[in-house]
Amino acid sequence: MRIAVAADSLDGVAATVVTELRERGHEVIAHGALNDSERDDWAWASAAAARDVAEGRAEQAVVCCWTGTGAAIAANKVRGVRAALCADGYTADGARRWNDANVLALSLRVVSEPLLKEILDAWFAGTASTDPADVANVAHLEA
Ligand SMILES: O=C(CO)[C@H](O)[C@H](O)COP(=O)(O)O
Repeated sequence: MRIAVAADSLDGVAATVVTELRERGHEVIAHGALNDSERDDWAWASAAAARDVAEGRAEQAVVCCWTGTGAAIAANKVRGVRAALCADGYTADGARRWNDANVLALSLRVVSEPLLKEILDAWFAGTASTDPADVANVAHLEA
């Protein structure tokens, strides 16, 4: 899968997210602090990754900032993006299963390497629900 990855710094697991995704066979499009030729503020970097998803250059994205909150908010400003801030595997599984989330937001402060692996395992194992109540999710709010 092609996955856009954004971070506003190289703190914590920022670089490990890229390594881990590549080791899992994904192609990474790097943004923000992970790309020397780009701005590294969280709103800009996260929105760039989210636009990759919305415009079809990537299937999913992982967006990171110190708390993960700003990255999630910025990504969710992009139409068609459903970004979920996940701090454990259970939340990541639910985000895919019940929310059909297409952007994973992470806190560089909270997420350790073992936790990152747990979150990614759950994120990629999770398939979106086919229950109509779940499928409808937030689409009607975008009108
Ligand atoms: O968590 C964040 C936003 O939600 C940022 O990473 C945090 O605010 C630091 O940003 P800056 O380096 O621009 O002050």
